[in-house]
Amino acid sequence: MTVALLPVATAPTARRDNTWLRVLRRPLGAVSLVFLALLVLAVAAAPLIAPYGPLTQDLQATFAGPSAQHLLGTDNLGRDILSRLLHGGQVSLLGVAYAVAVLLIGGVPTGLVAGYHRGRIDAVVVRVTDVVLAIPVIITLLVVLATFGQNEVAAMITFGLLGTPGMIRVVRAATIAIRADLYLTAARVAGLSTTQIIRRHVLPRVAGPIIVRAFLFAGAALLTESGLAFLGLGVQEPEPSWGGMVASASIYINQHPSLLIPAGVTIALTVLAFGLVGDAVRDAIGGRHLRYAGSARPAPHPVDSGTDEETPSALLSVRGLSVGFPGETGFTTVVNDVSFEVRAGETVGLVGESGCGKSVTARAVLGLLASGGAVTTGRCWFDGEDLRITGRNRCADIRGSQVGLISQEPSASLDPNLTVGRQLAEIVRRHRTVSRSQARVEALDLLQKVQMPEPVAVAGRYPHELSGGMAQRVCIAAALAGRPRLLIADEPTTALDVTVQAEILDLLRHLQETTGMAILLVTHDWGVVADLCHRAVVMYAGQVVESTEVEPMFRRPLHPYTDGLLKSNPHRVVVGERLPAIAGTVPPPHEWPRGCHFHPRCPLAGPDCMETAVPIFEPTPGRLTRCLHHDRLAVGARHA
Ligand SMILES: Nc1ncnc2c1ncn2[C@@H]1O[C@H](COP(=O)(O)OP(=O)(O)OP(=O)(O)O)[C@@H](O)[C@H]1O
Repeated sequence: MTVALLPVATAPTARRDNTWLRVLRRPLGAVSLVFLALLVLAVAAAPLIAPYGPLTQDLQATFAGPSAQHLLGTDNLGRDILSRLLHGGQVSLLGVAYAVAVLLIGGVPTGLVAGYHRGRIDAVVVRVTDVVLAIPVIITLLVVLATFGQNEVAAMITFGLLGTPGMIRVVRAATIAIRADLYLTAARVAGLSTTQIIRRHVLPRVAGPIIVRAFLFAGAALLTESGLAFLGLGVQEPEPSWGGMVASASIYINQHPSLLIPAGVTIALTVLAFGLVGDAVRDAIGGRHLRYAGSARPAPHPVDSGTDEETPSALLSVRGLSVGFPGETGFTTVVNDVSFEVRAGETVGLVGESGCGKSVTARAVLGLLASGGAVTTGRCWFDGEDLRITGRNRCADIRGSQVGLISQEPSASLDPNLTVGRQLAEIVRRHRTVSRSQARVEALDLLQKVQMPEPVAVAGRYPHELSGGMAQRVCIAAALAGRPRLLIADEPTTALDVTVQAEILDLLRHLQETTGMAILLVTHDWGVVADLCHRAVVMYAGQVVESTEVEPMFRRPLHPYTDGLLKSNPHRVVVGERLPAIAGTVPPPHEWPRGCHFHPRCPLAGPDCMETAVPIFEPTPGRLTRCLHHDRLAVGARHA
């Protein structure tokens, strides 16, 4: 599924290293984090460790400098500054905590849902955040304080609310950047619910930007809280707060300027520490969470196609499927009027050059089209049930249980944060009500089923510790967890070396023979088709051009494209002989020619091929072709 992955997918890197440990390894980050931790502890323990009460006055000792009795001196009423700082910190830091809590509660779930689902929810969230961002913060806070009788909690909750659009944008962008990653698709295919996927697979990946944003926002919240207190809003004298202490000290700035130092420096250092911890977290996680994807939206326009009834004996029946994507030249149809079926227990190869629409067809059936993609026409039945693929594809309900998927990038299909055993156990528990320990046992069974060497050791490993072949075995094990009746395998051996390819193909054949499941195999490799498939469906430029059983197709293809592909099959190479190739390349969807899509490359093309679209027809029972001149293809041409 090359194209579907292009916008944002990069192989997730393994992340075993703890972010906080990496923050602590940075001197500034470590100092700031320790400073904040000590500050919070000291402020929380103020009633226990403060030498005096925050309101205790000693009018004999006003404006006293630092001494053994008053480590930071006293203020204009002889109150101990250290004690007031510790008690005042409770007010100030609690205000910050309220604001950050609201920011996280309001911003994180909204950003996750918008970024993960996109579509209408996302559009609404983006509009609302735009509106909230336009609200002037200070004026709103003044109104809230006036309305709620100088209630600082109300002010800081409002400040948190006004900050949520920023958090939503950060979380949404980070989620969009990873939502197309293969392991999320794999989790969807495995049948995990949206909530489970977001909680277990998306949230840990976007936690870095969330932490950074929260710390930077905490600094801003402290400055705002102090600013309000300085203006005499919020907490009122004689109750201590850091901003209020600065305000009181500023009255005596000419006579006792040093009075400003304790509260002023505390505020400055705390804001600085929040910022430095945020920076350290950002440095520790690097920029890898901040990849962005485009935001194309579907604007479907229908393409004429027939949607016959399902084939009664088929497990999967696809009729008249057309799929499009928005692009620079408007909404473009990339799969046009595709029909085929897969019967129970058989392997069907979906064959064609790169860009012919094989992966989009498979994804459309699974209801996993990339953002913006839409099924414009067509129907699809699974075991007699209409999947309603033009609407909310019902395949989502049976993915993982009845239908499994394995892709061409096994390593990217696994969550880098979880061990193999945990991922498999999670999928098992999704499909069956079993205890955690039973799920672990079943995970090991699955690894044995896919003939994994040393299954117990492999279960404890992370995806980056596996070879490509082992990762593909794990993906197959994951696909088998729900005991599917149909396995869709999208170029499952493309990323593997030749010997491992053979092993994986052997494994698929073995699994099919032992479980009886059907396989839809997306491939461009005729060797794989000859080796594994009962029937082949050949696609060219978005259309099915031929479909039949493999043996007669190899013996006598009924479409010049199939004929050309078979002749150029590298498996037929003879040393010293030039391998024939089909002239030209597959045209991109917006350049499909009128009439037969293949005619510019076709040796048999006549004027009739260039006029009107060529329908698919059945020259002999069970053999379908989209060629007007198939009878001119050489009889008896054996390609196997
Ligand atoms: N997300 C997308 N947005 C726009 N166009 C897309 C998208 N995904 C696929 N396409 C287009 O759909 C067409 C078919 O792509 P598809 O991936 O199905 O081809 P394929 O036959 O599977 O090739 P490959 O083996 O290289 O993946 C291509 O022209 C491709 O550019």
